[in-house]
Amino acid sequence: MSGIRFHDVGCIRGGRLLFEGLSFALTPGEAGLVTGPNGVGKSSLLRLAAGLLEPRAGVIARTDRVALADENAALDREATLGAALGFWAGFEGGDVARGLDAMGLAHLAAIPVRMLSTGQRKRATLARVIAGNAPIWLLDEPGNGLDADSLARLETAIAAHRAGGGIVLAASHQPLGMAGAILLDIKPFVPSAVEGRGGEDKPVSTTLDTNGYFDA
Ligand SMILES: Nc1ncnc2c1ncn2[C@@H]1O[C@H](COP(=O)(O)OP(=O)(O)OP(=O)(O)O)[C@@H](O)[C@H]1O
Repeated sequence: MSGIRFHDVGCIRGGRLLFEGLSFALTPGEAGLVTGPNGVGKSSLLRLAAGLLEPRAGVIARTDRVALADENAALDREATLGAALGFWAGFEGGDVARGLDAMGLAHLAAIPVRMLSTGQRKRATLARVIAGNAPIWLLDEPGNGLDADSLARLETAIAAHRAGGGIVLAASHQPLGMAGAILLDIKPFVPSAVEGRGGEDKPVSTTLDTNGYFDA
């Protein structure tokens, strides 16, 4: 299978079981939307997908390169925006202008990254992913801090990426237009509450609702 696949994946962070038995697959052109309350493990899921965390159990298979956009811009603050994006595009065989244009940042290319506003920095982070050539985009709360125009630009870029055979896995609290996306809704679940026991220092596990791609 081309793309990314989670099979029976479990994740523990800080000694807490966040989720287990998570299975889904995204093939070229597909998208997944991760939802759930604060702290349930959405960012952790994306970091697993990026290979930055090891799963507690299960298998994560990727056949393509990934690019992660999270709260870390991963852009040189002292460089101009154009140069900072060029660093990534340079070794990924990407296209800085594509990223700048997609997120409406061309007029800021000569501005140092440290001078960008919060929303502009978020757009720059997304431009880094768009400018690169990674087939799999991992977007953690990509709409945070974006105005309506920037959100529309992001949705257009996602659609174009998918139309070209790209894959998008995004975690978002706010609505994000991704037609036909697989829903990965992570729900916290406390076993002791269900079993009538309480007070034990037990790991909190999680149930996951998906639209057919979760088989645990
Ligand atoms: N580096 C870490 N070490 C230990 N525990 C961590 C670490 N990072 C996150 N956690 C814990 O893992 C749990 C899940 O965090 P995560 O950031 O994945 O949640 P989230 O669903 O993305 O939350 P939010 O909606 O607030 O962004 C939280 O309880 C958090 O405290």
